[in-house]
Amino acid sequence: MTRTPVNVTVTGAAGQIGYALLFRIASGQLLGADVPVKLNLLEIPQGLKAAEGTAMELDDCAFPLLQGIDITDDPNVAFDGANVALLVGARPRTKGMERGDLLEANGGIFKPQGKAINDHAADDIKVLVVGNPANTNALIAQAAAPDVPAERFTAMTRLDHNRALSQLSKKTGVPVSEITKLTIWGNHSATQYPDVFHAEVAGKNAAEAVNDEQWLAETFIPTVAKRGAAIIEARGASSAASAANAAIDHVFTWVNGTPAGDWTSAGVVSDGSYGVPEGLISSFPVTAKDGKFEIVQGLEINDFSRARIDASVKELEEEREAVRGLGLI
Ligand SMILES: NC(=O)c1ccc[n+]([C@@H]2O[C@H](COP(=O)([O-])OP(=O)(O)OC[C@H]3O[C@@H](n4cnc5c(N)ncnc54)[C@H](O)[C@@H]3O)[C@@H](O)[C@H]2O)c1
Ligand SMILES: O=C(O)C[C@H](O)C(=O)O
Repeated sequence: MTRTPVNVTVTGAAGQIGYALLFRIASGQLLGADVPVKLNLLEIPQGLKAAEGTAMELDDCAFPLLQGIDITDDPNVAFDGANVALLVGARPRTKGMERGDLLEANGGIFKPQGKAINDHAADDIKVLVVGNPANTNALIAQAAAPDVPAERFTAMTRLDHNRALSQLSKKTGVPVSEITKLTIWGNHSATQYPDVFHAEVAGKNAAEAVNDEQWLAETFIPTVAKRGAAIIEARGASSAASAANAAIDHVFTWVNGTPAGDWTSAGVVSDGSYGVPEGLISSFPVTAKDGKFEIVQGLEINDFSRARIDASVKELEEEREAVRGLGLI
């Protein structure tokens, strides 16, 4: 193999998403079956030993594409030469913590990581933020990296997109492979808006195929938006394999493109499209081509959708104000 390996940095490598993610990256599912990778794992000091254990297991898989693993607790080392960065490690909300406390604690993680990306990553760096609150953490990291084009910072709403595909498939009896053009708008939170009005189910408009606005408003939207909480309730831990799967999907699509006639959802920097204030990292319908996401333009937004998009975007604006007030952006 002569191709130079792609440097992939994963933060929170010893966590549960990290464990579900690293083996898939090393096996070629993140970038392609012919793309060698080198893994750089970032953990806090208490997580280093477990990350070393995972690295031992990665060695034991003898993945032909895996060309090395480095483990560190120093962001400047972890992001040195990074081409792809998956920011998974975050401070979870603990008992008694207010939202402001959570944003501040995560600011302490994502601001220095953004700066380290700015100072050390490769020119073609692509960043996916998974750690919650993902959209605003991505904004904090992006603001700390003024030399990196803003559109290289993205937040993960692909899990929400995949959840919506699955729910719509169950309702219509049509396989997910025949559902296209679904959209998640807004924040990766309970305010997100999964939109089926432009989606197609076996070539037919999805809203017309479902023909049940009550189901959309009272079952579909809350099921998708609150799925993360439902998984925590059922599993006693937040989603891990499905989150890792979505991270793989997000980066694979970003690098390799969306299929003709379809789009996906990703948290990307707003250019003001659809009335979403410029600079917010909000979920949109996006296509990917030549390693770039582009917001799908010209969709008609009905009143049902408008109210829901606005509510989620308002929450993102409030989060932006909060982190601005804390001096994090
Ligand atoms: N966007 C999404 O769709 C989505 C879905 C599921 C989970 N999440 C979020 O992903 C995050 C990770 O989830 P998890 O289940 O793997 O959590 P986890 O607690 O199992 O693992 C997190 C890991 O991050 C590490 N870490 C903490 N601070 C760090 C830092 N500054 N640098 C490097 N590593 C650090 C911890 O030591 C831990 O090993 C959480 O914030 C979770 O809410 C997002
Ligand atoms: O970790 C969480 O709070 C839930 C997670 O973001 C999810 O959507 O599964």
